[in-house]
Amino acid sequence: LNGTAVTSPEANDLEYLTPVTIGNVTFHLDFDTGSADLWVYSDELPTDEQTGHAVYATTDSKLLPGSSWEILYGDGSSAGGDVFADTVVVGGLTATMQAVEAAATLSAEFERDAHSDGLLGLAFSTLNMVKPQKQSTFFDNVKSQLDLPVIATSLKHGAPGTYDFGFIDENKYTGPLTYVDVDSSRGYWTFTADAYAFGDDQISTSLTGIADTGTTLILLPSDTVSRYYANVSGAQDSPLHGGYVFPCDSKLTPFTLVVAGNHSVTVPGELINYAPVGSVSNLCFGGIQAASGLVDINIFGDVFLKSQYVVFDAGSQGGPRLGFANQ
Ligand SMILES: N[C@H]1[C@H](O)[C@@H](Sc2ccccc2)[C@@H]2OC[C@H]1O2
Repeated sequence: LNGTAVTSPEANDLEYLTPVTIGNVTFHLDFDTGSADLWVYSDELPTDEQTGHAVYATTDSKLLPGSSWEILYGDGSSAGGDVFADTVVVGGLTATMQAVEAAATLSAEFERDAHSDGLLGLAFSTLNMVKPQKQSTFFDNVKSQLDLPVIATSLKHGAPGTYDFGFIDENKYTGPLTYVDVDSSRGYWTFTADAYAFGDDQISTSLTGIADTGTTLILLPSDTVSRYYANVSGAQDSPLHGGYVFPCDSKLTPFTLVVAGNHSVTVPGELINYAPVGSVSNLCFGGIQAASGLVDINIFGDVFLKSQYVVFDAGSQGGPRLGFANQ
């Protein structure tokens, strides 16, 4: 059995939300290949933090005795609470004894997130934060039902896309799928590009980072980012806006990763014009920004993933790997 779930972008493609049914309640969760916990807003939160969200009724649920979770994300946000076992359905696929992590505390970033009802982690289960015993991700729990141990993402700019589980949909991409090995030793979908380019400016340095559906932008080393925006007239690193901005009518340089020898994976410039900074100025915020101090790895987030149909292959032909094809 395979499955497909539709995922829809919030404003400015800030995050993509996907319906998940837990018990008999449907939650809209942020699928996150950069973490490995499935957590939801719950009745253990302060009432005002529950407002506007689907809420997990812990009092009707099967507690995992003695288990708790606490997670700190790359953007400094955090959440924590206790753990239940429940039936979780995504895109027609069912995990009957899925660890559902009920949020009892949320940091300000989540309190401000009016739309997401929680996260569904799709990184490797070694990254799960439940103590005393790590729990399996939804993907690991349904993997045995799937034709192939794969998740394939089709995230789009300003339009619904899909998460395919167990199969690769040839109708969703053009040209070949290019695969690159994944190093899952830190629990992320980590891969290395042998080189990269900003338009015609070829840079023969390798670039290692993670494919992360839960990060909005592309986050790279600060000197690399300043080199990118040197090509964009009028671009400036603005403390006021928290990163590089430029005139919205700028023609942005494409960003290309060279993987698996000589295959180019290119993000068109249009996708790197992330969004206007506000309604009055004609400045736009860049889709490539510097990774903050907290993050010690490059992150290929949604701005990157939107250009590709991406196959997160947990081992259909040996080790874990990522497949990229234009969409
Ligand atoms: N993998 C990512 C994760 O999904 C988000 S968690 C999140 C926080 C606030 C609002 C929405 C989501 C956070 O930013 C980067 C990294 O950590």
